[in-house]
Amino acid sequence: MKSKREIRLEFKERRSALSRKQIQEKSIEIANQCLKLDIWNLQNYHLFLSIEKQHEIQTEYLLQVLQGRDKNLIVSKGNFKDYSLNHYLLTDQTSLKLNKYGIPEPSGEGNIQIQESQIDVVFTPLLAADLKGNRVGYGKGFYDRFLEKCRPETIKIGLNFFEPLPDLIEANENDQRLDYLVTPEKIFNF
Ligand SMILES: Nc1nc2c(c(=O)[nH]1)N(C=O)[C@@H](CNc1ccc(C(=O)N[C@@H](CCC(=O)O)C(=O)O)cc1)CN2
Ligand SMILES: Nc1ncnc2c1ncn2[C@@H]1O[C@H](COP(=O)(O)OP(=O)(O)OP(=O)(O)O)[C@@H](O)[C@H]1O
Repeated sequence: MKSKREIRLEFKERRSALSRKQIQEKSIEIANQCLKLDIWNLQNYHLFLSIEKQHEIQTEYLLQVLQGRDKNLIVSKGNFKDYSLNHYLLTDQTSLKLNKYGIPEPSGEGNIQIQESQIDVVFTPLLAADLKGNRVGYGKGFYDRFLEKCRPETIKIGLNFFEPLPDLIEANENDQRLDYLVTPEKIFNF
């Protein structure tokens, strides 16, 4: 079994080998794959905003799909002292600012805060997933803490450029499993 550390290194390298053009094409394919999911009768969708320098999936295409369907969009602001996230409605009024890790986050006053219990679907960032829906992120546990506060029926969807690892990822008691992994070619249902 590979350690989470080894998996992180391997997938960071695989991501950094992708060109801007590949990232864009694959991100569009991922947004198109998401259209096939049976999730479109809900209201409140949480989306991560991409860290470009880390070669993450560009979520702007999925964002356009969600906006086109008049869904409520929710984005987070991270607290890097306790690795928690606060969630806010994304509206025309929301100004976004890059934090020191390159994550676009809502800034300023007047943002409408949303509770985890209100969220119907969460699109999660990750470095790698396995065939059981375990995920590995950057290793601060932000999403494990967030997802455990959601309702049990909240749909958790990982997005990745790469297919799941055939070997299981070492999971601990805090790890929250995904319901789906969407890749440019395929949807995995766990
Ligand atoms: N777009 C996006 N937003 C997200 C996440 C994510 O993975 N992607 N997170 C998911 O949990 C949380 C942020 N998690 C983070 C955890 C660690 C570091 C960090 O230590 N960055 C360092 C080194 C990066 C590295 O190479 O590992 C840096 O930028 O200097 C940044 C973000 C919340 N928001
Ligand atoms: N619900 C939780 N409560 C307290 N600590 C937690 C919780 N979830 C995770 N942690 C801690 O956070 C740290 C990182 O967890 P892990 O390695 O699973 O992160 P990850 O899933 O890769 O990262 P991320 O969720 O940020 O994408 C671990 O030390 C873990 O014990």
